[in-house]
Amino acid sequence: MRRAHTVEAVRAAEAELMARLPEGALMQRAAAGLAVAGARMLGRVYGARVVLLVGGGDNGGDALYAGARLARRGAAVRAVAAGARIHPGGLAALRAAGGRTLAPGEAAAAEIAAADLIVDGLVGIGGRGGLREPHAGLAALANAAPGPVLAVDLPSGIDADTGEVAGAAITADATVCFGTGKPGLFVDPGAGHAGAVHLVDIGLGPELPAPRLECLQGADVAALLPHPARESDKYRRGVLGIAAGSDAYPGAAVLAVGGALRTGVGMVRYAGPSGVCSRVLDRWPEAVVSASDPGLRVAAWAVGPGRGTGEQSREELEEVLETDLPVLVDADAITLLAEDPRALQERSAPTLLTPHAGELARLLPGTDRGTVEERRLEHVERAAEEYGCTVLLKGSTTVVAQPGRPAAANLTGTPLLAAAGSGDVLSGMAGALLASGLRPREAALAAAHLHGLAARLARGGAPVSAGDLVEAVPRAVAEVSALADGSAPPADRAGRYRR
Ligand SMILES: NC(=O)C1=CN([C@@H]2O[C@H](COP(=O)(O)OP(=O)(O)OC[C@H]3O[C@@H](n4cnc5c(N)ncnc54)[C@H](O)[C@@H]3O)[C@@H](O)[C@H]2O)[C@@H](O)CC1
Ligand SMILES: [K+]
Repeated sequence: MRRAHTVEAVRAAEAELMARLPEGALMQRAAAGLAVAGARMLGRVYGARVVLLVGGGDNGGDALYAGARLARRGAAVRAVAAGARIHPGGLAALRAAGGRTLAPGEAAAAEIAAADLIVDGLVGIGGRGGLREPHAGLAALANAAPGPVLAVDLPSGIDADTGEVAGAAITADATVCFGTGKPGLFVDPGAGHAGAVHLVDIGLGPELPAPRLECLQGADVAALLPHPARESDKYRRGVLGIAAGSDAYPGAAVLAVGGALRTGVGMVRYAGPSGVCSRVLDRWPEAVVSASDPGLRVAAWAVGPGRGTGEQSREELEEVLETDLPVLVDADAITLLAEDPRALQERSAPTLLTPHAGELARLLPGTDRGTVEERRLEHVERAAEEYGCTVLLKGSTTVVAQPGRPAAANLTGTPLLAAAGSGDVLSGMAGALLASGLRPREAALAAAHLHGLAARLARGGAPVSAGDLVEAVPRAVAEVSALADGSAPPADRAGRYRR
């Protein structure tokens, strides 16, 4: 599990820890970890050209001390000072190690363009809003340079707590963060600027409160997945009812049923129009189909994809929500709920909503898709609070909120998932896990993880269709399950998760 804390929590924990340690000890720990990461990115340190972008705060101090360490190993280190005053101790250390400083300007631009490594120490958790000058100009030069960029604690210009990017910002190849993750490193748009995120332990752990954000990794998901036991039968493994698809959109039914079956569930009962039933049966003879009937004996329902927003769909949704079974509400059913949320307000059984940004905006009057995408965490949490249930917000970063629990972000997401029908598959997958007995938050997170992994595995990184995704789900389940017993991950896994 990766954890992320707010700036406020990090500052408080640092203050506790610093009170017990000699002055400067934390910064030395940070700089040591940073220098190791820089050396790894360089491969060969001796003779390498390293440029430090140094702001006026402690983030710049980290960069300077790390630069001094690299200079002592033979790198030619240049610090570009953004502002008149930079960390005096760090500056002295760099100079003592043979490093030099320059002011922003043509010479600095040429150094940045020629660097083998650029270290972004412009701002860290003390940054507020989009970068001002000269920081913004330096960030643009770094982003345009051919050399890789290593961000100190977080890419300058992204909001540590939210991932919002208000203006100019560094786009890093890797980020070394200190003590704990910052939410903005794992939630887009900030996450898209962070590259591979490495955590350096500076001893903050015992001082930290509950995280602001959690990110499940493969082994965490493996621990959640249900494993059929010897005494299992199809009913005990769970029966998922799926009310998806319509004569206009039969594919949604076929994909949701496929997603559920491939994830693993005792049985899928599909309920829908007879024409769609035969399409489902043609593709998935193992499904049991019948006309729409919320009274079917199932353990959980998944409702909405491709279902339409007509009167019949509304009645069906209300009847399903009246049951005391776990229900996943997606797509058209979310649109119906946004129009009239009463059925949800009266409900106490486990409920999972899986909107994309546009659907979430419908649930939160006064917002729009763009605002939701800029501040995903805030909006998914608002929806979870207002509707009193678990909400999974799909998109460039999938985030999950449940009242009373830390928000969670999925790490396996990939733009490959931006394909028609991919959400229908996710509905089936999360529905299957709900029917297997997982709680909504865990079902949502496990499904999102497997969904992203399936997209990556389906065609080796080439574009995937929703059908490809369904076929790759068992490989994703197998790969994750192999982590459950602590067995070694496949050799190629290390580079697979960028964050
Ligand atoms: N406090 C600690 O114990 C530790 C802190 N560490 C480092 O210290 C950092 C925090 O240091 P600071 O609190 O000094 O803050 P920062 O260094 O993150 O930023 C403060 C500086 O940035 C400027 N600034 C803020 N927003 C700006 C913007 N939009 N455009 C241009 N300039 C802007 C401020 O005027 C100030 O000079 C952490 O991110 C981490 O890198 C590490 O050394 C580990 C230990
Ligand atoms: K930084």
